[in-house]
Amino acid sequence: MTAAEPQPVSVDGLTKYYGDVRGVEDLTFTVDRGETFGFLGPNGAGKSTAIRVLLGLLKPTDGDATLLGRDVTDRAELRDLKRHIGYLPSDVTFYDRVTGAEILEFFGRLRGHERRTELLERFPVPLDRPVKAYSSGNKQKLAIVATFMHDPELAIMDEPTSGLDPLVQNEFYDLLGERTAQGRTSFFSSHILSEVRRVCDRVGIIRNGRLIELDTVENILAEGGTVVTVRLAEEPSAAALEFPGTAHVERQDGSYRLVISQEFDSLIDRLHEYTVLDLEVREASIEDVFMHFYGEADDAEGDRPAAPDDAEGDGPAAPDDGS
Ligand SMILES: Nc1ncnc2c1ncn2[C@@H]1O[C@H](COP(=O)(O)OP(=O)(O)OP(=O)(O)O)[C@@H](O)[C@H]1O
Repeated sequence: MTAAEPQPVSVDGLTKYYGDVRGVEDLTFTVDRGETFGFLGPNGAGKSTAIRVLLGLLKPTDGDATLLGRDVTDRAELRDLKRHIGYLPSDVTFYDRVTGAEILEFFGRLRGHERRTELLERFPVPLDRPVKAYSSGNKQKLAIVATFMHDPELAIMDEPTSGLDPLVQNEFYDLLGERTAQGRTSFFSSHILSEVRRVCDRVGIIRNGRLIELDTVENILAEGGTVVTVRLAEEPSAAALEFPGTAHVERQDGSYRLVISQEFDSLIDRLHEYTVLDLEVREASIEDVFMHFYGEADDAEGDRPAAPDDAEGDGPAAPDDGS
């Protein structure tokens, strides 16, 4: 990227409340050109809210957001922007009576369709049938073709693989990989940890509407440490197994689970005091990291006291092209 080129995604202090319910609060991050960025969080964390604000479907309560340098709250800039981006919503809805071919023709006229034939080979759908007769997987595939057939510089996707079978999911991950190789940017929300690990360069983890971690997948996993699960003939307290280099020890169903930095000598010294019945040592998985961030019960803090309702309708969720 040259210095003059704007960041594909730039979000600064972005906040959205639905009346007094917090959607997202004070989100600040950027996504670089050619990155595949995963927006990770459980149900209700604020992923869809952030994406809808980015697409201009919801008005932010506070803060700024630009896509490809255009202000998403400016109607004229948004209209121009939508020719350069692809949007794949989580709840794909099309007008039921039209056929798949008609839908692609409609979006193709507005934004271009140079990858249409190739994408239809990879994500085949019964083009001549009304969308009403489509299975949910076929609707999702049609939406993928509509989202990517103009080869957008930036794709924004809300849980794009929901409803896809594993083979189609793999094809979709390949598509994202090719986009990265071509310098195209992809931003998507997910709560599927394996896909985030597989395809993302960087991840933002959101909880209760706030960004609580922003790093490369590699660093996040490295910080997760080494997980040791051990079963002992004796039943010492969890605290008795602690040593310098232990981040966490807990007792689980007769075993002990330790998260340690790579202090293997200290581990062996400590275990030497007991009879070891079973032992497993492995690197932290993305599931461990996720549990670390979400393991404790969510607090109820955060929703602000009653305020004027600034929520508005989202409009149709179909791949929206801002005409
Ligand atoms: N239209 C709305 N009116 C009021 N509150 C809303 C509205 N949409 C979302 N919320 C609230 O905002 C918060 C964030 O919801 P959001 O749908 O953005 O989360 P999410 O991470 O996308 O969840 P999911 O994975 O279930 O789609 C939740 O507390 C939710 O109840």
